[in-house]
Amino acid sequence: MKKVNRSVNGQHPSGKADRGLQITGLVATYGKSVAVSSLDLEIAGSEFVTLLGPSGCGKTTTLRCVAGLHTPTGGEIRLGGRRVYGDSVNVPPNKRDINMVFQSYAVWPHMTTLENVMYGLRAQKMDRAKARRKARTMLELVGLGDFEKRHATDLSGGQQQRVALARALATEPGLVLMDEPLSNLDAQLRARMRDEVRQLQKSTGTTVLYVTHDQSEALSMSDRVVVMRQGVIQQIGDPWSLYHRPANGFVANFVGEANVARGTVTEVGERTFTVSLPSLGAGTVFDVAISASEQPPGTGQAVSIVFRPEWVSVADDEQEEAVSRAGRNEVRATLLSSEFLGSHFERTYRAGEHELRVQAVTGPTSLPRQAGSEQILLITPDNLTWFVPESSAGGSSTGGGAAAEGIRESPTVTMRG
Ligand SMILES: Nc1ncnc2c1ncn2[C@@H]1O[C@H](COP(=O)(O)OP(=O)(O)OP(=O)(O)O)[C@@H](O)[C@H]1O
Repeated sequence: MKKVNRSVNGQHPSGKADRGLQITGLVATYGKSVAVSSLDLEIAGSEFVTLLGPSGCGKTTTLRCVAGLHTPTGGEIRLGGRRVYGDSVNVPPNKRDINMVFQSYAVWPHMTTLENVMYGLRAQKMDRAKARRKARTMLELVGLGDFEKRHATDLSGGQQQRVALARALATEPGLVLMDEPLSNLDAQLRARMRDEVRQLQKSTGTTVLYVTHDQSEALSMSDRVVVMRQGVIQQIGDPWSLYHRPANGFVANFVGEANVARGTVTEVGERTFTVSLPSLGAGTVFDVAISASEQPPGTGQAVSIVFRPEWVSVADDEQEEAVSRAGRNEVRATLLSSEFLGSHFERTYRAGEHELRVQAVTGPTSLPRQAGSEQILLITPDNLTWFVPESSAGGSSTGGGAAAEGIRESPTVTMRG
């Protein structure tokens, strides 16, 4: 395989654009139906970026366009600074300096493990002895040093996928595309392989574009995650930002579980703003912390408030009297159901117009709560995040520090203790 000229035009903010991928205005269609709509994405060299989204949102199509296996309708793709698609250029797949790892292991059955890994190196005209050494090093890296003489199909699913990984990384391509590579493995092995793939990627410095619909996989493996819906990017951010600062209701609910309630800002202070949330019950008022990195909303602005099930605590009997005097950051709720899962209860409450999900951690002396009982849920200002709901995004002069719906890049996040 011919080596790619790595000189660069467009610079990535990290300064590593010469080894990365730049996708600009990518549009992909099947007949009249649009699978990917005006997608912009920049990946730095050695970065691990994941496309995450529900089935049919356009993840695989994006990957196939980058690989050269599907011809886009518009846009530009640059790899290592070199245009591989766009402006009448359409470099064929085998000349793009890209390797792929698929869900199906796709190892060559007639070859041994070692031959599988050597294949790409030999195709690059590397001499046999050097290719063998390199392939052995890669097999060691994926923990298959003792299996080099085995036929690849005489290996377990997890081992075959390790061969596929070693083969994809051995030639040191500019980019490795991985399409749900772990989804055929059982749950335990999948969890272990997440870590192995990530370590392998880091140790080799490979640039990876990964596809999954599994949010835990995306959060645990990636430097950055791109959340997609119906061919459109909803948010790009590091895993922490996506979870703690979702840009809209879709991201809040696709990346983890979320309670989302809409309200109106009544007051803006230096460290907190106050929001009235009558849909959670008459008189419900939350103070919401303003993090250093965000611009607060304006008074009178509509905002959607987000809180995760594990950010809520349930007042015990002693607390109840005190909190009901305070009146803020509390929700009066009726317990609908409670499921004991060992480490915690998964509970559903009714509060005003909402059904709220709550994870309640308990101890040996906790008393079980009965369905139908009234309780007070507490959510501290630090455990609330927000976004500008779609219907009011753009209509406000103040904008949102938490990304407004439709805004794609996550702001830098200040970790809240
Ligand atoms: N060969 C094809 N012909 C026609 N439509 C297609 C084809 N491949 C994909 N599509 C459509 O394009 C859209 C995006 O599909 P794509 O496979 O990219 O989604 P995905 O996010 O990878 O989904 P999954 O997680 O199920 O693999 C879907 O609506 C799908 O039905």
